Amino acid sequence: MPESRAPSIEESLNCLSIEPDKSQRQENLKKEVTDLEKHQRFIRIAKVTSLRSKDPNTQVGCVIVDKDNCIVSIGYNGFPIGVDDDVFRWDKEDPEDNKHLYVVHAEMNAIINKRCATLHDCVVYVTLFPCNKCAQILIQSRVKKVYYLEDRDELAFRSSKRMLDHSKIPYEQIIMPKEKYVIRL
Ligand SMILES: Nc1ccn([C@H]2C[C@H](O)[C@@H](COP(=O)(O)O)O2)c(=O)n1
Repeated sequence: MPESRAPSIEESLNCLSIEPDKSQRQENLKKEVTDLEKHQRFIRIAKVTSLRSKDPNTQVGCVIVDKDNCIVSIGYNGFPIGVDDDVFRWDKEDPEDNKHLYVVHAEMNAIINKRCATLHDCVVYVTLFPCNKCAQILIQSRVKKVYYLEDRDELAFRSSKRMLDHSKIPYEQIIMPKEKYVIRL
């Protein structure tokens, strides 16, 4: 019978298999980085889309992506077809005649423009957090998650968050690296 003795600390540490944990952690980290890069890519597309908006104050862009990461729709805030900017003004001072009475939000346009039967399980990328009205329609469309760039502390946005929370639709702010957009025509 070999003499039994307590293992040394080194031997005990060698027995502790910490490698799989470490490589698992590295794998998770790698996935987080590639996921973030993917979200930043779609937010960038939403940002470029927003540049088409004629709203002089706030341009918003929205991109909807399916489970295979294919873009199924895009939209930006604008007046409805035929509602002429020369007649309908982008001002917001006059309570009887202001842009908020006419403008179709980026998310609404993206939902209307979709090139697929349903938005179930699709993911939304938007440059400004969805307002309460857009949240209602996004919830009804059964989207899976909302990624956004900017937020506002206003009732329309707070009530939107309340509804999304209750409907268990997660939302996440995407922090972008500092970058400058240069568009050469
Ligand atoms: N999630 C959102 C929020 C707002 N919009 C649009 C509606 C207006 O055109 C503009 C906000 O104008 P502001 O109050 O900043 O003068 O953004 C949207 O499309 N989607």
